[in-house]
Amino acid sequence: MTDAVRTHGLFKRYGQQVAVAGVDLAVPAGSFAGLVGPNGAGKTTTLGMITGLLRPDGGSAMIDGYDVWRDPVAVKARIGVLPEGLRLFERLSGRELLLYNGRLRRIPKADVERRADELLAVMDLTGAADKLVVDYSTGMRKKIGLAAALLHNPSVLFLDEPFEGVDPVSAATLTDVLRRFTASGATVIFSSHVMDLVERLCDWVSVMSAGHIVAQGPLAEIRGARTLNQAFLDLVGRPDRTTPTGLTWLGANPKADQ
Ligand SMILES: Nc1ncnc2c1ncn2[C@@H]1O[C@H](COP(=O)(O)OP(=O)(O)OP(=O)(O)O)[C@@H](O)[C@H]1O
Repeated sequence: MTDAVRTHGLFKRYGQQVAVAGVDLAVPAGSFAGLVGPNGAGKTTTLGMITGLLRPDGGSAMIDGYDVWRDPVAVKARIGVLPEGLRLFERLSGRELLLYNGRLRRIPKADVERRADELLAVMDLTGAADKLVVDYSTGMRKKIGLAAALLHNPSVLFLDEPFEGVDPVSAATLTDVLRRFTASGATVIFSSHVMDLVERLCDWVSVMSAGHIVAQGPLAEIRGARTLNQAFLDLVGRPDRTTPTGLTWLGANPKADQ
């Protein structure tokens, strides 16, 4: 099977801190893939290096067989990105944002207008199409960001925490769009802390911990007979919580005011 994404020894440090310690990520084409890991595991840093937003200190990243850092134009034509802490052009309306993105991607004007209208409708944003992005809610921002990332019909879509701050109705809309996208043979890679969601959506999982990939493969294989949440806790090693330490002052306690 062809890999949509393949990295070899991807490495990044910030001063003394090694954020990504030699990551070999592999995601087969057509997957709905989840990148999971505890806080600080290196997911955002890894996604940044794979999408050309952050220069690696070592290693390589390939998308559809193209090297991200040697052939950036070919790669950027093939990917869509919804980054963490998404920065949008706040003073454009949702529709203007999509039209502007389409112009940047050199999509013919008539096609951009048609695609923008369809994406706004699917994302349930038609009524807010002429409102400035600065006035959008968190969920609306995620949806317009996803619409902008899909406009040029990428073959691989990267999403950093796409469901964070999104209500269940909008989450269902995002899910439908992403499912349709992967059903057509495209690839989605998203980072998340919500194991239930990853278990429900993904057919491929990569688990990161402390800058390394600690497990990677088809969801059923990683999960085994456990829930994904239990597999995650087993893989990343939950600290022993059986012996209570500290926090003796917390909670209803007669000595609380001392
Ligand atoms: N710009 C930066 N400067 C210094 N250290 C950084 C920077 N960005 C990330 N790091 C460090 O690199 C490590 C990996 O961070 P990263 O944001 O990639 O993790 P993450 O898995 O995405 O975490 P989370 O799930 O909390 O979003 C962390 O220890 C973090 O403190």
